[in-house]
Amino acid sequence: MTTPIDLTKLPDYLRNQRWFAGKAWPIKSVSVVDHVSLDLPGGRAFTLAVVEVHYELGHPTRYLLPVLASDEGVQDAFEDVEVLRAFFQLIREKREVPSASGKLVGEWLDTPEGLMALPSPLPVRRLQVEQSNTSVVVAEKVILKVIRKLEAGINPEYEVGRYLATKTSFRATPTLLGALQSEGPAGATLAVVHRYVPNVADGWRYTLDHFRRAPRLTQEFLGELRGLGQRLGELHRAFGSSTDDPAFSPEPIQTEDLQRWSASMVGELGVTLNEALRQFPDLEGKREGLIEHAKRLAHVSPSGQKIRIHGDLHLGQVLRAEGDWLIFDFEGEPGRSFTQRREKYSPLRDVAGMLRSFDYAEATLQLEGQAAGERVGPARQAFLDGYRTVTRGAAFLPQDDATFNTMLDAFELEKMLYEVRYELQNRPDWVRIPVQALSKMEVRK
Ligand SMILES: Nc1ncnc2c1ncn2[C@@H]1O[C@H](COP(=O)(O)OP(=O)(O)O)[C@@H](O)[C@H]1O
Ligand SMILES: O=P(O)(O)O[C@H]1O[C@H](CO)[C@@H](O[C@H]2O[C@H](CO)[C@@H](O)[C@H](O)[C@H]2O)[C@H](O)[C@H]1O
Repeated sequence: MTTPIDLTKLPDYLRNQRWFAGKAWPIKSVSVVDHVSLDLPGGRAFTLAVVEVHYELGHPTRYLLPVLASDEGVQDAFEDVEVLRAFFQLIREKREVPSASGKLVGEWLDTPEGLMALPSPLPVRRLQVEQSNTSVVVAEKVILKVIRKLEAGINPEYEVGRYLATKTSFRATPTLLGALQSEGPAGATLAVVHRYVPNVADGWRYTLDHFRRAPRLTQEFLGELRGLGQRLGELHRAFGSSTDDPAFSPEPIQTEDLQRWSASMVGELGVTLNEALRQFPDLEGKREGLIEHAKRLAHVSPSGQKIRIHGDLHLGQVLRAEGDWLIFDFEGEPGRSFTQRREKYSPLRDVAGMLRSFDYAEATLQLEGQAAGERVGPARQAFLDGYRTVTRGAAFLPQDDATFNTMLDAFELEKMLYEVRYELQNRPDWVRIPVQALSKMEVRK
């Protein structure tokens, strides 16, 4: 039985969902681009639909909609545990199911971890932390992330997760186990499955707890931050290994790359300052100095390699479990297209992302009313020490310290600009954190 979707009810339904990103824009229409009916025990069924939302202004966006028949018209099928189980089994059983305009393809990796046994019936529970996606823990062993806002093309989280699990020995990440792909005109990755790590602390909260304890960080915690730097260095060594896969093979950084990255930062600087100046007019006085900062990147002598990177590394993208760190969420920056997120880049961009997070942690304490401490400098130093220990002599890093520092400064600037734009759109009260960092930025001699 196919569940009818009442299209007239969809705009209101979507506006009330936490994961719907288009709440600010008036919707013109919603259409179904693909759908499939999937059987449940007891003769029931649910519909998996890909819908396209057209706004009065701007580009249309696609969403995955699991729905059940209901008197109210549209009901989120993920409230039903049978649906969650059936959805997961599509992946686990590597099923291929024809849909109205293409097909669904479940993919499960036959890696050692993929061979794990799971109980029947499957215990499933939804995570309540979800924001832009829906996460479900299955048998306390695997975590299924259902992607709500769909983008065409190769999903970087799936691509990188599969590469790390099958082609490298890097294991400081919850291993990718499988995925659900939609093929055809509605082509997109619909879900990814990873190993579930119990009792994890998210790196952001974990670090804030340590920052809150005293104005100085303990030697023990600084040792842990050195460990975090080491794990990132190991990730970059995995990405920096030679391979015949063109999507991952390292490439030398050329003058043109440095010029392109520098020019793009100068462009982002213009756009970002224009957006921020109304609230922070003093930034105008910083414009020339920051442009000079961004331009320095174009003049360093090219050295090191472009490799695949995490792309959006911050403390919220690492987990602390059993006395060690795991790096996860290889989606890249949500504000960029899949193509941009899959580009190879200097790995120092990830290093810069994490350094910015220490500044955010300190600034958060000050927003809470705490006095300034001496935490950021030692945290940066410990993290960088750990990173440099495991990457000494690596071909992907610049050969001399001066180039290393100039590139790192430039990527920190780039991240601050991204953060200003991100905060203006998502958390206006926090814009002052990256704005203050921009105001304090000095060009290292
Ligand atoms: N493999 C995992 N094991 C344990 N918890 C996880 C795992 N992956 C994600 N989580 C938890 O789920 C939260 C959301 O995961 P994430 O992949 O960042 O989703 P989103 O992309 O929707 O933000 C994380 O902050 C973490 O607390
Ligand atoms: O986790 P996402 O991939 O969605 O990343 C986005 O949101 C992050 C905030 O949740 C944002 O990170 C910024 O805030 C963090 C503190 O909340 C801080 O640790 C980061 O350093 C800072 O960049 C991230 O930039 C954005 O892409």
